[in-house]
Amino acid sequence: MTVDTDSLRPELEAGLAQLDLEPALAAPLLDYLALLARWNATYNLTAIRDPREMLAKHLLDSLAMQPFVRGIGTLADLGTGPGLPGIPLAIATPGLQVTLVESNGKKARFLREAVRQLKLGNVQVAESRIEAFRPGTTFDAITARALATLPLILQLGGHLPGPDGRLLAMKGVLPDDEIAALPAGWRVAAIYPLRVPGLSAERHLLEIVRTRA
Ligand SMILES: C[S@@+](CC[C@H](N)C(=O)[O-])C[C@H]1O[C@@H](n2cnc3c(N)ncnc32)[C@H](O)[C@@H]1O
Repeated sequence: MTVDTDSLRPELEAGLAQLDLEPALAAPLLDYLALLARWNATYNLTAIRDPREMLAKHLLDSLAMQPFVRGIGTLADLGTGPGLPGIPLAIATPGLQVTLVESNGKKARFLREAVRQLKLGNVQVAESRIEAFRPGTTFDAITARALATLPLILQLGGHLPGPDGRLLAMKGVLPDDEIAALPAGWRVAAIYPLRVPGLSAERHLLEIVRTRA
């Protein structure tokens, strides 16, 4: 099965322009979208099945946090599912090394295939549970979208950022209860409202850092 995503190019280019991203990114992003839509028909990688809906809710939503990873060297995307937000961020940020952490075997298989077919030289796939992932190095930042509460994300993956590392968490409405329940040793450094082209829902990026002793 082939999925024609070419008709989505104008909408994607308009969204990229709103996010101050290069229109040339549309081609590799549409290749990823086509691959995701094709595999999704068989492997059920995401509940969103319509490529047009995927464009706003997956691609542009992921890319809305791209300004926050521009200066970063290494990022681990925890519970990445089919590569969200990690793959769009890696495509839009060639200097960023992205590690996709996912325990589900069929999703990990899709991720390896996406890296191979899309020639994503700055992406590594770790088929692992987050809490068991011991890469032997730390990351400048971890991120997670639609994975868990903030306390649980830090419980699972708090060992992965380095001493100056951070959690860049994508959330909808501000989760005040989750913020109040952050584990000891972590604090919210900043909260940024995100604007996602084509979506009216509230979105936020929370920057969570280690507290100093
Ligand atoms: C709701 S999906 C979100 C996927 C993606 N981040 C997104 O925004 O569409 C959560 C993903 O996290 C994975 N996951 C949940 N707990 C995990 C764990 N402890 N270790 C690794 N992956 C996990 C699941 O297999 C699933 O693919």
